[in-house]
Amino acid sequence: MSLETYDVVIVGGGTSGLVLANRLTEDPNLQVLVLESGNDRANDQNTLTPGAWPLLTNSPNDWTFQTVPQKDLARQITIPQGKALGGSSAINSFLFNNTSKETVDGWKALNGDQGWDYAAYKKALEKSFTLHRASGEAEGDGPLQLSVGSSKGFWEKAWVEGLGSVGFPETDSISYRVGGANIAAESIDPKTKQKSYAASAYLDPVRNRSNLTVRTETTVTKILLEKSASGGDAATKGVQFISNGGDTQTAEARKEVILTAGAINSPRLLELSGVGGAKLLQSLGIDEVVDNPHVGENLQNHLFTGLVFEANDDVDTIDASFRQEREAVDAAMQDYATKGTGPMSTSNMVTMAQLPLPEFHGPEGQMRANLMLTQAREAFVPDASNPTTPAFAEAHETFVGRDVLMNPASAVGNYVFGPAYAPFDVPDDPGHRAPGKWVSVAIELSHPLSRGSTHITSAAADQTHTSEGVRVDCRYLSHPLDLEVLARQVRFTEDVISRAEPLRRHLKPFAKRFEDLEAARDYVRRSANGTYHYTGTCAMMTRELGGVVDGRLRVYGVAGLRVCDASVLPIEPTANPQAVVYGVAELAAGFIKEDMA
Ligand SMILES: Cc1cc2nc3c(=O)[nH]c(=O)nc-3n(C[C@H](O)[C@H](O)[C@H](O)COP(=O)(O)OP(=O)(O)OC[C@H]3O[C@@H](n4cnc5c(N)ncnc54)[C@H](O)[C@@H]3O)c2cc1C
Repeated sequence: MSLETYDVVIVGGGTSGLVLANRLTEDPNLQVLVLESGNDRANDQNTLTPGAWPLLTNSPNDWTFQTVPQKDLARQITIPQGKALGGSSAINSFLFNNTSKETVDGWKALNGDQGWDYAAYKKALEKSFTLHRASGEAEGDGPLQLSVGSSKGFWEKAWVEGLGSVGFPETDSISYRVGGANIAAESIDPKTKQKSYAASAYLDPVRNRSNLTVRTETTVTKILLEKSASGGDAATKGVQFISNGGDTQTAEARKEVILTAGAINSPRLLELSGVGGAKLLQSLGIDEVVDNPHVGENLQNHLFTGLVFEANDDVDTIDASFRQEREAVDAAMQDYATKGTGPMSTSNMVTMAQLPLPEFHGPEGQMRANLMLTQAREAFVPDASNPTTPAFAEAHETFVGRDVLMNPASAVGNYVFGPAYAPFDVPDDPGHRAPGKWVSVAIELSHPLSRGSTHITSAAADQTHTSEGVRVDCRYLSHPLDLEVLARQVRFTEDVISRAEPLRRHLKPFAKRFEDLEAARDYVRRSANGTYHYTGTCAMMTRELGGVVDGRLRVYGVAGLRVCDASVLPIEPTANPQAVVYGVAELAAGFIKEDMA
């Protein structure tokens, strides 16, 4: 067992971990160690080529967790999480959207008002990127390179003008005014046409700093904590890890250990180290350091479904390349190699919208929403083993009811349009492709109320580099409001598409399938699936509400230990979360430096 000593040990060289590594080592007096379970993909073409991102899930660069069978969806759902330098930013589909101001205000209220106002968050977010507009103009000078296309292409124009024609004018995905369609930014460097992600943006420029040590293929198995003899906070001593399957080693942290292992692995490491529900720890023979049953609870994720519409024969879609037809694939590769354009140069999901549900606005709409909320509340059957505090459950419902559903300036759903068939109605076969030409609209529930959990099932250190030894239950649709809202979003989407011009005229005539709400509910139950936006499992809330970390991301009951990653977000962001994760890490880097000065 060798012993190394650093000021700060960062556990997980992922999205948040590398932001912190970069910012903390700006101070030459801080010696920082980053330990990352995965390997370095800096020269891997599948990592760097934007359109290749689907090849990265279910690969050695993915932890590939699974949920337990989901009662209300009658199946298991896979949970990809990046396992590489850059973490999930190394395998994600790189859409970059801000969240609503209401969400950040919601976090602030839940953490007792500790410095999380929207202006501070937005300033931190803006520090993370340089945005390259289609016009060639660049805004900002942050490390992450973002490209945003124009709304002038055939389908982009059809989507943006189509939504405009039914009352949702175009917005900007970064400034994030809710209401209409937008062309989302992607973390792609316009100069190289390659993916810009935490490793290339935040690590590569500082790899040579003498105060930064990064170890890959190194899995932390435990945080070393020491209980206080006087009953005060425990102390953090360092971490225990296994490198390349070798012997167990330790590293000592003079100042802090910061967990940035992601929404499943951060709570897992807390529990393995004795911070968790006493009953669980006892059952696994783990010495209890802090009894906090909220560790690993409050797991949230955007549930989604979607609709497909058949396109006219005389328009172009990218179905052939999605079906992997030889000629189309060759053309896509050629376009990317020679011009940096075509389906390989993008996620193919940039045509987006974050939309309210107008049926809940105005006095009558609000009455409808209130009635639906009351009915859902009455029908909600809490899981007896779920420790959610009544105060947080109520605050969460109030946020979704008052700040989201009834607020015309807030988004109920995140929508992604694409000119190809997506297999929403065959969720068990994501590779399924239909013949012909199609457009698809993915429909995400922005702010779910269903809260799941992730907990360890074993104390065995030799499982920590795998997906074994952890039980993830998202409890999708366990809160009845989620089904009600998502079913209404399905109806709303079909109605919007049936009226949106010029989009509508590029589609074959279709009969509405979801005028009957029960048909929409049934469709949601059959087709809904999880996105890859896991949050909430080490929630930043007051201890009374059921928090795991405070507003400065310090773990309750332990000195010198923080969590800073997607797991601290107590309420799910409105749309794709990576922008928020970068913004939160930038904000945290500022106050962590202050606290350590
Ligand atoms: C397939 C996919 C597609 C996505 N698409 C989008 C998108 O288009 N837009 C968007 O905004 N968001 C997207 N997301 C979500 C977004 O990427 C994540 O929310 C975000 O990157 C999470 O950052 P994080 O810092 O919390 O964790 P991560 O970036 O996942 O970092 C955690 C790191 O910790 C490491 N680690 C874990 N346990 C240990 C251990 N015990 N020891 C050492 N290291 C450990 C992991 O290997 C990983 O590198 C997607 C996610 C996935 C998986």
